[in-house]
Amino acid sequence: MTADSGDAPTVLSELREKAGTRLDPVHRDFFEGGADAEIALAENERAFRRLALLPRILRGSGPADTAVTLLGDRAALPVFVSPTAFQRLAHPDGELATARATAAAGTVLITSMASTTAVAEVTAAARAVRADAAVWFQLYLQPSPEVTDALVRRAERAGCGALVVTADSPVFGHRARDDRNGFHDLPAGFAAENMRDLPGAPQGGTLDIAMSPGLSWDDLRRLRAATRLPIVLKGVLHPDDARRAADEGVAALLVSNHGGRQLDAAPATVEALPAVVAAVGDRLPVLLDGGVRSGSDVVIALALGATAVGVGRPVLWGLAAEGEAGVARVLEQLRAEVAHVLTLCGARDSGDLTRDQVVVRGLGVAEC
Ligand SMILES: Cc1cc2nc3c(=O)[nH]c(=O)nc-3n(C[C@H](O)[C@H](O)[C@H](O)COP(=O)(O)O)c2cc1C
Ligand SMILES: CC(C)CC(=O)C(=O)O
Repeated sequence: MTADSGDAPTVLSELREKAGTRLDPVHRDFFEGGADAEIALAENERAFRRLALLPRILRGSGPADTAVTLLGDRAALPVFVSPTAFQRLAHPDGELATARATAAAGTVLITSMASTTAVAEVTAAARAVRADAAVWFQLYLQPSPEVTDALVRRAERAGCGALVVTADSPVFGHRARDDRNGFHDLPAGFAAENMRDLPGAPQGGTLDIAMSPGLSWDDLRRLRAATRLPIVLKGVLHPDDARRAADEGVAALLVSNHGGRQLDAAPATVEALPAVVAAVGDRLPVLLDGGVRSGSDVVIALALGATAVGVGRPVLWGLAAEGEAGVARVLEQLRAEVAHVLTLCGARDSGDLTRDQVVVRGLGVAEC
C-alpha cells in the first residue's frame, strides 16, 4: 500500500477486518458478496473515489447541523440503515442490536422482510431505546396478494412508518460465492421470522420468500390501495422509472443496485443518482445506497441531490465485530465525519450544498 493510495485504515475498515475474523467464512461471503463478477459491487465504492468535493470558503456557516427530515421523521444524521437479511448470522443479538443502536443514533432503520427476528420484536427493541424511533419495513411484493397483505398488516401492527418496496429483484441475483459455498438455506435454528404463519405456510413454519418477474406497476398500485403507509420504492436507477414512480404516488425513491447483488452490469448508484434527481428531485425525496463508506461519500451524494443515504454492509461489519456497540460506532463515525466534511465545505447543513460542488477527478473543474 502506498501513502497516496487512499487506503489508510478507517474505523469502518477496521470493523470490517474484525468482522472478517469473527464470521463463519460462508456467512462472511454471503454478507460481503455481490452478483456474478462483482463489478457493480466494486464500482459502487470506486465511483465515489472518482468524485471530488469543491469546498466553498469564508461563508461563516458556523457549526454543521447534520439533521434531516425523512418522510416526516427527524433523523439526526443523513444516513439511514438499509435493509439486510439474516442479521443473526452476524451476531447472536442480530436485528435487535441493530435496532437499538440505530434508535440510539436517532436515525431511520429499514428492517428487512428477510430478518431473522420478527418485525414486532425489532420495533419494540427500537422503541425501548427511543419512543419515537423510526422503523420502516422492507417488502418484497409476493406473487400471492394474500401473503403480501399479511406481511403489510404485520408491519402496520408493529408500528412501522413506511413500506420500502424492493423492485430490483424480479429474480434472485446470481451469487457465485454462495454457489461455491453451497449456501442456499439458513442453518438450523435460524428462520426468516416474518415469513412464519403466513397463508400457505406449513403449520408453525415459514414460507419461502418468492421473487417474481411477473410483478408490475399494477401490483404497486394495489399495494398503495391496501395501506395508508407511505411507500418508498427501492432499486430505482432509470429516470423514466423515477417519473413513473412519482406519478404513481410513491413517497420517496431509493436509488440502489442492491449493493451489487442483483444486476452486475448496473451502474454505480452515485453515477445513476444525478439523472434521477434531475427527473424527480423537485417532486419527492431521492435516497441512495451502495458503496457509502465515509462522510465524504455521504456529502457527495447530498450535494448531488440525495436527501439521505443508506448503509448496508458497514452496519453488518459493526454488528459482526462488536454487536450493538459496533453498529453504534459505525453510525457515530459517519455522523461525525459528515459534520466535519460539511464544515470543511463551508456548509451549515445539506441545504447549503450545490451540485457544482461535485467534480469528476482527472477532468479539471469546469467554469460555473
Ligand atoms: C447481506 C446483504 C443482505 C441484503 N438483504 C437485503 C434485503 O433483505 N432486502 C433488500 O431490499 N436489500 C437487501 N440488501 C441490499 C441493501 O439493502 C443495500 O441496498 C445495499 O447493501 C447497499 O449497499 P452497501 O452494502 O454497499 O452499503 C442486502 C445487502 C446485503 C449486503
Ligand atoms: C435472502 C434475500 C431475500 C435477501 C437479499 O435481498 C440479499 O441477500 O441481497
